[in-house]
Amino acid sequence: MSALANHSYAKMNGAGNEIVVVDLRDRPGPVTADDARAVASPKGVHYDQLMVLQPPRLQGTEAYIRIYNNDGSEAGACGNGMRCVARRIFEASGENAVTFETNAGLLNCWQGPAAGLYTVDMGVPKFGWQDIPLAEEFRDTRGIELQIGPIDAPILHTPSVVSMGNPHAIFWVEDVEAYDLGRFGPLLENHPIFPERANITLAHIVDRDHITIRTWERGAGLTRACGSAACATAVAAARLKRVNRTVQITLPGGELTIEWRERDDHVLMTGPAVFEFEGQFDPALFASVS
Ligand SMILES: N[C@@H](CCC[C@H](N)C(=O)O)C(=O)O
Repeated sequence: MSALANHSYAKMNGAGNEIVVVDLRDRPGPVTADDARAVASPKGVHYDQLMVLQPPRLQGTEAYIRIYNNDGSEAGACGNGMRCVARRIFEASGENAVTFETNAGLLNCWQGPAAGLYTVDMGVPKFGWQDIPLAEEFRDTRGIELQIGPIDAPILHTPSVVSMGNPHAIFWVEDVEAYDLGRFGPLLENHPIFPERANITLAHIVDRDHITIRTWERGAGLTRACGSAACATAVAAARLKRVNRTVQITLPGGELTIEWRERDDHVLMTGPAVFEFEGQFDPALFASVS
């Protein structure tokens, strides 16, 4: 029987990113890719990422968090999901800062500068081609040779690539709405240049303090917000010297503020975490996969 059967969950969203939070610290157990897919099935609850809290493995951390995409794959980082988890913890404990362990390392979260806002330290971005990873060497990852469409009139080309604990490709465009991301997203996510697939973002630089984005998420598809994509876009644009180190990112589902901190190169993401409803997983959901 799945560890999720009969367990309670919270449906939340982070700037529109659909998040389900399950706290298994009191009843730990493995969550399989099949379990994650069952939760996302039509009789379950729709989500982009499922955040599963397991008991802490390291002193000073609140939980070890496993992050699942709705296709059952695991992600190293999910900024919007981390804010949702932080909100749950703060409401239960009265604390205002917390450290979690994820597969991308330790993440610190704290109450943001205003009510309803939460900040996550997403760590240091990586730009090396092996770190992203790419299938072949590119010395300059500010813009790599990759395009789709006719060779002499590409539709999308020369993305910046970044790892924020997960792989991101950012295509710079004039209008993020002008492309069929539902069609190009899966082609690019699964392009052989990305051996671990990639999150695909269209980004328009409005001015030095503001960028608009849309993202096709690896393992989850079109999303109303992807926090790590917002971070990846902000640092990629700053590397190109096109924006300041603190920028506002407008996503289809809301707003995020990203600061690429000067003193240690850590990326700080601040945004909302919204509670929607609570529920309990019907064991029948997992019957066919147990
Ligand atoms: N929505 C997330 C990132 C999700 C992870 C992604 N789909 C992956 O597998 O890399 C965020 O808010 O950061």
